[in-house]
Amino acid sequence: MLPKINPTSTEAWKKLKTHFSQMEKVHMKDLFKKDPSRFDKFHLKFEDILFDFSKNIITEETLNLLLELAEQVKLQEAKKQMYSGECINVTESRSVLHVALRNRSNTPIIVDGHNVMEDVNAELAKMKAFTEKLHTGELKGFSGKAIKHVVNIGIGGSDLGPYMVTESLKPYQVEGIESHYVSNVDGTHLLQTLKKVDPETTLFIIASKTFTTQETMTNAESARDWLLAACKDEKYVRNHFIALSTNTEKVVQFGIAEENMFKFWDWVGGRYSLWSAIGMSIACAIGFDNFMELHDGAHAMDNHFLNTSHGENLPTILALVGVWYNNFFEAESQAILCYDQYMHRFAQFLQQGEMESNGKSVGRDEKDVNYETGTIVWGEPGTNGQHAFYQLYHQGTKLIPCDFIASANSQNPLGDHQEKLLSNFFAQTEALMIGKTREEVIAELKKAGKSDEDIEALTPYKIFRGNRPTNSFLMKKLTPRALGSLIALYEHKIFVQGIIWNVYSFDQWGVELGKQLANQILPELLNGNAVTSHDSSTNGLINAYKGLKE
Ligand SMILES: O=P(O)(O)OC[C@H]1O[C@H](O)[C@H](O)[C@@H](O)[C@@H]1O
Repeated sequence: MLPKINPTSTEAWKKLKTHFSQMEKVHMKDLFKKDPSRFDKFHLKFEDILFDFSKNIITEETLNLLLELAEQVKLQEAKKQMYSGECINVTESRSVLHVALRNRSNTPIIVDGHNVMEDVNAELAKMKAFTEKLHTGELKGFSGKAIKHVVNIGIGGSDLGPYMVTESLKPYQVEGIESHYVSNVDGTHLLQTLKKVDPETTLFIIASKTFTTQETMTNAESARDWLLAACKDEKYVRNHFIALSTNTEKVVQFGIAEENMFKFWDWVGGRYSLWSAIGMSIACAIGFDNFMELHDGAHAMDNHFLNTSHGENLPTILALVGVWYNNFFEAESQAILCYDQYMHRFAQFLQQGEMESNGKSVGRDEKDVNYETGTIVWGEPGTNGQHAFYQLYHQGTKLIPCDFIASANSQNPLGDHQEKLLSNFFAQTEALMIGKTREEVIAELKKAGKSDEDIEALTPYKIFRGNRPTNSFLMKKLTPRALGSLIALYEHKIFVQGIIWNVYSFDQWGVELGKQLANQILPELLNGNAVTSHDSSTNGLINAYKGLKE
């Protein structure tokens, strides 16, 4: 059983509060001036990933207190429980074993007396055989042509992870295979995608843990109708549809044969499932060997997370620094800024990972929490974001800690593009930290020949207070292995924060109510009667919709 400790009741938390009252007056610029070895002290390396956390409003004392907090909430015990398959997803009575999915060492992991590695390996072997058939052209559509288009239909964890990875690893795309992702129940998403593919050469992957998700099932049915309109015979559905799910019964009911189903298990959370059969679209896109490289990278990070002391542990430090801002500085959000165009969906992937996992307000002790939990996560790739919302980072009233992520080597070297991209990364983290003083602004304006009057009027607007925290991740290159490690790093960061905030990170009851109400409203939209059963706003909206509908 996971520890049930209200973090605010720990000694470390109390000390952190006192320490914070000193630290809120500190400017990072002074910390850097005082200690020339600050970078040496506050950076870690993991394989080809450098993690620089020196541009944070922390000292060694802060870090030590945060590490005490990790001890006092019994982080190491909690980790061991997850890795050994204990039922830590209590509200759903499940183990949490995404680490088993990528357990490349193949050490046994026993759940209910059964070694789950046997199931994991069998399913991976089935995926390998299938992707090989696809890549050798053996997989044929109804007219005998080789399959070329792969359309993943899924939503949430059955879309965000696979889509993010496929996009991030585009340079590894198998020649001749085109990948597509459909998630939204808005018919536009499916129809726009179908315009790009051809029924004779398209494989639909229906990805859904439950196989009951409204959006996915609706898109899957429409895709099947589209295929049948072309092939005119149900018997061909088997050539064009496979399912990734935990729910055999529903898959068979939909008309997909069991042999065309790739299984995973209830101990895989949707937002942690890209490593399971849910990653089939990734393996189709980049090949099974590269999919395994992704696993290798994650497994290496899993070992690091489990076996390295808290103070040297990348996910743990990242999580602790996040807690420092969330709970002491009261920062409400956290930006993910990838200076890598291929990673353009990384922030959205983490949005689900972080917000669905730790957006909870009841503790593991069944009581309402009396402190902040899950952070709001958002972001856009750099440099685009710089020209849109960084203004608020630099001069707004809110503190927004940012994670900057980039690779030293571009997958597409082109003139000095990479140097320009990275000069912006480094400059932004420097500017956010150092700021610009009144004296510096005045000197600059004087140099530009401005009058004293202009200088007085303009100066306040040109000052940057600085002291805005950033973490920097610099990878050698965005390879499948490095990406696997990076994803696992963030997954474990989420775990650590969930343990500290004393919440259950692996359920998501908060998504249910909206689904239930949508199911009640759907039939009301399909008839012509005026609706009166809801509050006046909901009635008003539904009835206005009915009036507007052509
Ligand atoms: O994979 P599925 O069962 O279709 O679920 C898809 C998604 O929908 C749910 O509403 C949950 O919020 C997500 O955690 C999940 O990833």
